[in-house]
Amino acid sequence: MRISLIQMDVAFGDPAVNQRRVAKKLAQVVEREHPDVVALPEMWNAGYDLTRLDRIADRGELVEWMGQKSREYGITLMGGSIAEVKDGGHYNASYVFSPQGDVVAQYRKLHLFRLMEEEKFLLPGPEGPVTFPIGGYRAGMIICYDVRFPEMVRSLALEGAELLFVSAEWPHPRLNHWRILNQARAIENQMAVAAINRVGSDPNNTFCGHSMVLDPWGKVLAEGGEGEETLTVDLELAEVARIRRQIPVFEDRVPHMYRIGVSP
Ligand SMILES: NC(=O)CCC(=O)C(=O)O
Repeated sequence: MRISLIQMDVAFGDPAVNQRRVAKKLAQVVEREHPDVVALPEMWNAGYDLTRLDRIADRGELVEWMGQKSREYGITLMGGSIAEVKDGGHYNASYVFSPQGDVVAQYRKLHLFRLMEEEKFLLPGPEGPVTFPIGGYRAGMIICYDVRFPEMVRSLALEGAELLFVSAEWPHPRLNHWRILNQARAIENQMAVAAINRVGSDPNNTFCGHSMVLDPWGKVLAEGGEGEETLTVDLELAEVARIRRQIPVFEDRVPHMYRIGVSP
């Protein structure tokens, strides 16, 4: 499975500019790399311009557009996440589209990141995470801060996810957290991880890039720098089953013994 990650800058609060940028980068990556899957970063339509969401959040048009693009190029499009208005609230929402242009999965960010004031302007997704089929395997997706919650990713692995997409707007000074958390989720769940971060700055943060693809052994197959670039990797997801046989973590779990007792 050939995966391309589009590590890009995001114009603050300007969905039209961002849509044009994504259109151009998608066309380039499809022509040059011939990927099966293309993935985008978090909140790529609006950035963290959260005070203006009522004017700039998507009302369905971008979801339709991403579906058209995935069909036009015959790719699976992991659409990162976008700020959207739905059910009367604002959400940080991810969509995945099949090569036929259909929505195969959607997830609205559950853990809102207070350091960037998400909880003041967004609602937590009401559905929880999902898995979805991808090229004969299963994948799951989370959004940025979610990567700090290992129990959520473990739930996805227990539901069969072999590949995890993490879309992010992850800023400095926490680059080491970003790298280590993604690697930890790959190693402990014996799953491949495709983690896409943005680059550039907004009025409050400078984002650290370093998008990365990890194999299910936790090995870094590709890692970006701090500028705009596209990472393309041929992922061998059959490795997941091999590694899970070699070190059978999922068979060796004893979850009914993990409740902590109190010593007298
Ligand atoms: N957009 C986010 O959720 C950022 C999360 C983050 O930076 C972190 O340290 O966690």
